[in-house]
Amino acid sequence: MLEPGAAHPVLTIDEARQFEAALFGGDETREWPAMQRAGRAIADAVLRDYRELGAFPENARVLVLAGKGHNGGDALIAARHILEKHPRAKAAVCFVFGEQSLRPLAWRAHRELAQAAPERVAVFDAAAVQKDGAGFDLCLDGIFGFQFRPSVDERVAQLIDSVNALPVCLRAAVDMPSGSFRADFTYATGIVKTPVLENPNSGRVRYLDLGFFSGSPCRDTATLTPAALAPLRALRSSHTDKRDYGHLFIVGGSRKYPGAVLMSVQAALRSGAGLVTAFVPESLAPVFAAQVPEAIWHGMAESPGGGLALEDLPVFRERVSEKTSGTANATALVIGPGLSRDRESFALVTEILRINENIPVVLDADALQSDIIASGKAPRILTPHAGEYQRVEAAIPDGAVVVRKGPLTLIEHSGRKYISPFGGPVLARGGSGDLLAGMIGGLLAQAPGALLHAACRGTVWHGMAADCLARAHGQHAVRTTQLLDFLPEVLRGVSQ
Ligand SMILES: NC(=O)C1=CN([C@@H]2O[C@H](COP(=O)(O)OP(=O)(O)OC[C@H]3O[C@@H](n4cnc5c(N)ncnc54)[C@H](OP(=O)(O)O)[C@@H]3O)[C@@H](O)[C@H]2O)[C@@H](O)CC1
Ligand SMILES: Nc1ncnc2c1ncn2[C@@H]1O[C@H](COP(=O)(O)OP(=O)(O)O)[C@@H](O)[C@H]1O
Repeated sequence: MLEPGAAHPVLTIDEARQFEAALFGGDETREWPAMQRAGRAIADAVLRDYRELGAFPENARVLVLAGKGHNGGDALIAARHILEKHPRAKAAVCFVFGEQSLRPLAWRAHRELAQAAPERVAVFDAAAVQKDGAGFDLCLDGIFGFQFRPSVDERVAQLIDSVNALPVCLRAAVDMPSGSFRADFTYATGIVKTPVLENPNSGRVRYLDLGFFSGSPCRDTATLTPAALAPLRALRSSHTDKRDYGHLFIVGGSRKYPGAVLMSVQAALRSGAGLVTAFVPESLAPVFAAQVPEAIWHGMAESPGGGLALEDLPVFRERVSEKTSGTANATALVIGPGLSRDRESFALVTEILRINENIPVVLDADALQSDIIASGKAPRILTPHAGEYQRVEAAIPDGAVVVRKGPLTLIEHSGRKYISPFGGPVLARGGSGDLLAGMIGGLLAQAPGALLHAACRGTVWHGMAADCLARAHGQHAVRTTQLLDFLPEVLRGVSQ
């Protein structure tokens, strides 16, 4: 189990309804402050996420699609905060079911928006949205919330389709995308509900914590929060040295894929691990040592195919339990980045796993083969992308922690599921997974008994750093390893 606050429950629609009924009891005087918090949180998150595109335009045009109820109210409050922060921005509000349909709190939110910026708020009907639709920088979809019951009225469906066709820079759905609305981001206010995670129109799901779950026990499915990183933010004890922060061994690399293992090592060094030793083909070791001198590089005999040869198994065995040379023995292993599909390398890592009884291991990339992941008894974390997961699914041993990587990464352990709502398509480039394996390995080396913690913390840290990278430099013109420069900022809470 993770520490309290590190993960908040994901609820079904019925559970969420019951939860909100218990929290507010249908009392508008209690609902209004929660709506205010939701609207402000959406505004802050949208403006933060907009940074992936660049600065929010001074003369921004915001389209608000408002339904009748709380979802519309949240969107209207968010629009007010955006207009307050950007004094030249304008809002076009489309009351999808007509202004008269607004429920009292949505009406109140509309009135406050109109009063806050009377010259900058206009009411658009569906025809006006279609006619004047080009040039919206932001669209807030507040048509349906999770009280939605199918089906969608034909006129509303048409409006949504026409908005989907508009060249809007960022489309944000409040709580869940309405009908076929195609969101870039969906902002789950207070509660993440299961259907949002399954909806292909949700885009990137952002959980906005409104304080509903502080202290609640975790459910079988939970969403990870930045609090998962809390232990990494604490001061280290003064009476420590490098041996107190673990020694990670990384085994990988080949002539075919030299870069992957180098990236894993760089990430491990940034994870706080005291020592990192890398076992790589001997032709690569001197070059890597010149580039990354902080790691200990160990050149291993090479197979004819340019992978790691079996012959140096005794050398590895000796090093893994060595205590005499001044360096501590290994506290965790990462095996796989850039290993390639060399048969001798597969034999080597299978043997390494057989002789290793206790040291926890992260298996990544080419080491994710059915025979390999089932070898030996040491505790293990597997980090497959969707293709690798398909390859090894049937062979995953009981008790393994599985980091199922993808646009939404899911960490599975003992029947529980933890979702990471961080990161985005800036990670869709070669090497992102190699960095993640190095980070998880480095965290595991520091706390070898805490596999689930290492997997969850590594994934959250990696995803949050990716978000910072995309906000600072955009999604396109960056290199994978630039993510590493944002790891300190995530822990230190600067400019997130
Ligand atoms: N700079 C370097 O040195 C780099 C080196 N690298 C190294 O490359 C090696 C090969 O790793 P790999 O993940 O590219 O492919 P692989 O084992 O063939 O996957 C199995 C099957 O899964 C699929 N598939 C692939 N990706 C998928 C995805 N994200 N999500 C879903 N599916 C996906 C794909 O099937 P397809 O879709 O092509 O039919 C494929 O057949 C490994 O050693 C790694 O460390 C990389 O880290 C990059 C940087
Ligand atoms: N569109 C995306 N949104 C969020 N995360 C992504 C996206 N694409 C890739 N990632 C993340 O990037 C990493 C890619 O891992 P992987 O495919 O193993 O890369 P590689 O083998 O090139 O190192 C994973 O952590 C995955 O979750």
